[in-house]
Amino acid sequence: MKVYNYTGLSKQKVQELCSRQIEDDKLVEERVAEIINSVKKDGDKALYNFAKNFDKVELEKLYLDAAELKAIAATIPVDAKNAIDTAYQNIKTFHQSQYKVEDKVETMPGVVCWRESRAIEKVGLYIPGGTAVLPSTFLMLATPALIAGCKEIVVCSPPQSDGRTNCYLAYCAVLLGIEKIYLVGGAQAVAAMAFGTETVPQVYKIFGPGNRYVTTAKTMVQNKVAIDMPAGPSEVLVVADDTANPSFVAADLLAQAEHGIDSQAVLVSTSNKIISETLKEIDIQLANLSRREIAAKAINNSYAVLVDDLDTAMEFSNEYAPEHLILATEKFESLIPLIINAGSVFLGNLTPESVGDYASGTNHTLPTSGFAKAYSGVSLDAFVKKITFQHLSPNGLKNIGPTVEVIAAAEGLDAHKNAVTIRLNKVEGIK
Ligand SMILES: NC(=O)c1ccc[n+]([C@@H]2O[C@H](COP(=O)([O-])OP(=O)(O)OC[C@H]3O[C@@H](n4cnc5c(N)ncnc54)[C@H](O)[C@@H]3O)[C@@H](O)[C@H]2O)c1
Ligand SMILES: N[C@H](CO)Cc1c[nH]c[nH+]1
Ligand SMILES: [Zn+2]
Repeated sequence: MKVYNYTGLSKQKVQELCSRQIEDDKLVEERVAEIINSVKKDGDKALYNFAKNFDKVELEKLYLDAAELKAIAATIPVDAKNAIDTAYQNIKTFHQSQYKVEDKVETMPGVVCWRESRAIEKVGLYIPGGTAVLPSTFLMLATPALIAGCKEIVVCSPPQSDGRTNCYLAYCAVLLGIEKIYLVGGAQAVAAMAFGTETVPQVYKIFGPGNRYVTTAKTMVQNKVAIDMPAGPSEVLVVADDTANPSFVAADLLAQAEHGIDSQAVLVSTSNKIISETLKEIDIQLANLSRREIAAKAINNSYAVLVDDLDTAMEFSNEYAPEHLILATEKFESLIPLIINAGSVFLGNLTPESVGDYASGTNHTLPTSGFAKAYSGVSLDAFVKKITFQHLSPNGLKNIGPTVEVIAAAEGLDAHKNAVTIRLNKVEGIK
């Protein structure tokens, strides 16, 4: 991991450090465009072929049904079942709290406006399963979809080498009442949900994280379907001062690094000592990780920045706009107002990022690659549309009518004006 001194960095270098561009981005885009076209053209046939090429499995059918899922789920170890149940309860509690009925507002006498939420009828959930199968993502996506009341929930995840899915994902399906998992991964899953195939239903909005292929596909199908956000390779930025614990910081950096070689783990610290001790700790802890080669590569592509003070650390963090921001300092309270761009924030030295990944209740599907500057993570809101309503009483029409008539005339739109005038004449005639 390279160490930079912020004082010596040009503006351009800071921007470069904050950009997540990878050399072969263009190649990935070309490959994904081919995959999408192939699914559009050949439907299920393309999905079988991609399963063979990418997932190394010859599928007999493209999904597991309720009975198959139930049989696989029955093999889950009891401690895993209990942990998933607990995580599910916390995620459900937090997302249920996001349900709010908005007040009706009288903008002028007799003019009433309000918003109501309606669930998106058909949603597609992508559950990663390439290098690691993520049942936690299943909980994170399906729980708010169910609370919102989405009628059709299509779930895609790459097939495992036996042409099935694992007991954890199957158990989540049973727990959540999801009756099918489509064994489709990668960009082809996104294309299948965007355009539909003989087997995979077309949806209105696609949710879920994934690798570069999945994320690129999501951004490419946006003229056909809505997407939650670009939620690509995981990343974390840790702000640490001399009250931080280097072992904890190293553990948090490695936790995101082990997701994939293109993950980023950034340390921004006011203390040279914390940086050097964290780097030593990373080496020690790496040795015990089963995914040490992946994590080591990601750490190698990551960096640390030495800053003069916590204000500068927050400035850098806002420019980077991390998916996960950890404030590894006892002074975290005073930093909260300085946060402008971040997906999800972990406060103090005893709050590991992993709790948000699994079980605190917050959603782990979060914007990456700097998109936290503009996008929020997945929440209940992402599964609904907010429809606005308005109603005029006769008095309301009289109050607002002239304003609309004048603006419509200014725009030269006579029919707009007339839609008001014709009613005003009637209302005034009644009186
Ligand atoms: N941002 C978030 O909210 C968030 C949350 C969880 C996970 N993640 C990220 O999700 C990612 C999961 O990645 P993964 O790879 O383990 O699983 P994945 O399910 O995203 O991707 C696996 C699929 O990628 C496709 N693929 C692999 N190599 C390919 C190639 N050369 N060409 C075309 N397609 C190819 C295959 O179809 C395979 O089934 C990680 O990067 C992780 O950091 C992000
Ligand atoms: N850290 C990931 C989001 O970037 C979510 C996750 C799932 N499982 C473990 N971690
Ligand atoms: Zn994680």
